[in-house]
Amino acid sequence: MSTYDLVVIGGGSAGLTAARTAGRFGARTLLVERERLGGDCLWTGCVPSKALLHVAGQVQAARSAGQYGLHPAPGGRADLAAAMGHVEQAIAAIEPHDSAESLRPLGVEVLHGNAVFTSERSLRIDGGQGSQQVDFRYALIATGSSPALAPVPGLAEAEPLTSDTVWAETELPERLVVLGGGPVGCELGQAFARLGSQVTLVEALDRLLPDEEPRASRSVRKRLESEGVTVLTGCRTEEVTGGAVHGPGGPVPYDRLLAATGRRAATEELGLAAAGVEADQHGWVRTDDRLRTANPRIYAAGDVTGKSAFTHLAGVQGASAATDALLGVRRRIDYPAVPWVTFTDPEVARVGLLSTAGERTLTLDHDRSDRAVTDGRTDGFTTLVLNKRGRIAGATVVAPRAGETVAHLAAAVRKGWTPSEYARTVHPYPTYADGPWHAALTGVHARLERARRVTGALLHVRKRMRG
Ligand SMILES: Cc1cc2nc3c(=O)[nH]c(=O)nc-3n(C[C@H](O)[C@H](O)[C@H](O)COP(=O)(O)OP(=O)(O)OC[C@H]3O[C@@H](n4cnc5c(N)ncnc54)[C@H](O)[C@@H]3O)c2cc1C
Ligand SMILES: NC(=O)c1ccc[n+]([C@@H]2O[C@H](COP(=O)([O-])OP(=O)(O)OC[C@H]3O[C@@H](n4cnc5c(N)ncnc54)[C@H](O)[C@@H]3O)[C@@H](O)[C@H]2O)c1
Repeated sequence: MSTYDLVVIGGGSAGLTAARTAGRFGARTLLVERERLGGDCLWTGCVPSKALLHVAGQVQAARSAGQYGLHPAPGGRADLAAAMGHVEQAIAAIEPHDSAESLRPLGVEVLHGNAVFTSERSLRIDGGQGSQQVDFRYALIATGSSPALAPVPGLAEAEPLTSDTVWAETELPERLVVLGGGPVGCELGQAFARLGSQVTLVEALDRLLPDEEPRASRSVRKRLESEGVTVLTGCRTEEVTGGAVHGPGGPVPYDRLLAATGRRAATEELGLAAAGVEADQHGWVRTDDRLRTANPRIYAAGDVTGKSAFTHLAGVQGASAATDALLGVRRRIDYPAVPWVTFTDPEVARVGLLSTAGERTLTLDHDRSDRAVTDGRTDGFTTLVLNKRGRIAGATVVAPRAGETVAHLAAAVRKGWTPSEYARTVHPYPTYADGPWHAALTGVHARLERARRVTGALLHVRKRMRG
């Protein structure tokens, strides 16, 4: 049995990118996956949720066609089985890109089975064809995370749906209660409401999307409520019993219950102790700034580190860890410049600091965005957050397709551009992407205002010289 240069455990976003990177280097690489290549993102996360949100958006648009004279405007409830058909098609179209066949040309071997460390340089793979021992020079833990049920009496016994299981549903529930107003709860809550369920969204803290700008939370809440969602905030669920969720404000009965109360690391039964790898009290693998665990031969990337909860960051971490291990080349990840998006309508896109952490902000309300006006979507806003040195250190965009807009802002945060440096790039009109441009230009205009004496003097001199 020869030794692999790199063994990657877990074939999700982090593991697949790490394996591809190692394969491109010409390293002898093995990827071990116990379920399906593609991981959470492909099967139960990003892809199905965005596909369902797309269908729900189409249904919602059709419902509002009456206001433009299309009579009778469609009403009623959508067919969940048909909606899930679109979800399945999206998964099926993307799945080949994550398959073992796609890795073969890069020289990556794939083994199906459950990996367990047996020492600091070896692991055992328990699969359909028995057990197999494997030695490695380096290993990468990329085992991800899974839904965590809040410790609420009766919740586990109620067998709620989670983001792992909801995709098998084919009957639209009449009354759906969603526990948790984070990204999963808000995205899926809005999708089911648009399809025709009566949705109640229950959040323990005092606002939805508590990690985002308070104004973003208010915008999303307003939109959800205008679409018929009942939003209960400051409502920590105390018990689930008798087909109802109990907490402050009385029982909320449901036909189906969806728990979206966070994630836990997939590190149980991985044999971390045998490998000298440490995890914190919640199970997240401890890593240094190079993603090395307590055993410097073993790296970790993606959700399992507790430092990433996004596919794009999981991939970047996977590539970075593989490069560090195999080539000894450090690829620093600029965490404060990593953007993310909650794909509700309106989308909430964010990078870097919140306004509460910044020195100064530049905000464009979207009643001043011509694209928002033409779309009838002036409920959004763009806020740029400046640090002490007047450089863009954060931004939030709330709008349809805000996720497309935030990419250029991520470049601004990474490069530490001032608003006038940002404004030098001409943005196309009319787009939501010109929102940050106009917000930056308000900063430029304010500077011009302050320099009015200088510009006035220059104007005067030029007039005298040239007539
Ligand atoms: C509903 C939902 C929507 C989301 N939407 C977005 C989004 O729009 N954008 C975004 O950026 N992120 C989104 N995310 C988050 C994103 O899905 C995750 O951050 C990402 O998939 C994590 O990738 P990973 O490689 O770390 O882990 P995973 O994708 O979970 O992969 C881990 C893999 O390891 C395997 N594994 C575990 N243990 C073992 C073992 N012992 N042996 C062998 N294999 C093992 C698992 O089977 C799994 O395939 C969403 C998540 C959810 C739940
Ligand atoms: N678009 C995206 O990029 C995207 C989409 C979905 C999920 N994700 C990622 O997946 C991860 C999981 O998302 P999530 O929304 O499940 O988790 P989360 O931790 O972000 O949100 C869970 C919410 O549940 C609430 N909660 C906890 N216990 C409760 C109780 N007993 N009663 C009522 N509310 C309770 C919490 O206060 C919190 O707001 C996140 O890290 C997220 O970033 C990303």
